[in-house]
Amino acid sequence: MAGKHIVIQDMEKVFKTRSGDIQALTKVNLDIEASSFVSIVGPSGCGKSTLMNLLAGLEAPTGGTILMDGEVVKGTETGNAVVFQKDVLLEWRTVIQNVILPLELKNITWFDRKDKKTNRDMAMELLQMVGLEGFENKYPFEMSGGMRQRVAICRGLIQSPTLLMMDEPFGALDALTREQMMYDLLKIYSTFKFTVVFITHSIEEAVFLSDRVIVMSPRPGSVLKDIKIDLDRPRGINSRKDQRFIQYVDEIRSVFQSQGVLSEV
Ligand SMILES: Nc1ncnc2c1ncn2[C@@H]1O[C@H](COP(=O)(O)OP(=O)(O)OP(=O)(O)O)[C@@H](O)[C@H]1O
Repeated sequence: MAGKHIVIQDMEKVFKTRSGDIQALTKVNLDIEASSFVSIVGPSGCGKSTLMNLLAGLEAPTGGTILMDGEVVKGTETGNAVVFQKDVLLEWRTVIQNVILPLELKNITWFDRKDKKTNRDMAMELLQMVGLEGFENKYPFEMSGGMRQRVAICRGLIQSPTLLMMDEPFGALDALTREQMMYDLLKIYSTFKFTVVFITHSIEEAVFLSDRVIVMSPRPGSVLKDIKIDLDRPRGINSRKDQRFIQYVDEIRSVFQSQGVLSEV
């Protein structure tokens, strides 16, 4: 299954508030190739989450357009899955019931599927893939932060997305779990080959995962730098030792320094 091709043209977003207008994004132009992995990094408040909400059709731009496979985005679309920093699992449903939820909401059953797999079979396959086999009947409160986020990812994947959008998905996790989640995500990406738009504060995470890293300016956010990451796949622990990995991280850090976003005391 191929991923979505996204074209963002002169996109603007202004929020009207009681204390005046807030220009969150200005003149954002991006062409995201189908099935590529693109990360967006930028200082706090530069409009990353706003950009994702616009892509997901949860908000409308106040200027410009977003095209997905040539069609203007007018609202939420099938084929899009979103994973947030907070996993927003339903505490009263078991793990497997949480994963199946999007299919239930859309009334999708085995009958609608060519391979006639049940929703439960689909969920079990995904849970197995992320190492959660045996936990399907647990409740979210019985799981660690990393496990919960894996469940949230499975809940996204069960919709067979062609675009997976992730907003700081590992931001609340400890460093080791976060690193493991990156390896897991790359495995998932190589299996499904959908388009991924990944928002993060971590320069290393962005370089490690992506085909391209988009560096955004401070608010109003726009594309400051678009860096192609030329590192071989599959990537693993050793990729971080690659001289090019270190150079990309340095390059992005320098962009932030030049913007005054990072400075030494
Ligand atoms: N619904 C809203 N109403 C008014 N202003 C908003 C709204 N949503 C976001 N903003 C403002 O738009 C700007 C961009 O916010 P956004 O959350 O997209 O930034 P961000 O880059 O994701 O930040 P962070 O990295 O801290 O999560 C901020 O100044 C924020 O206060």
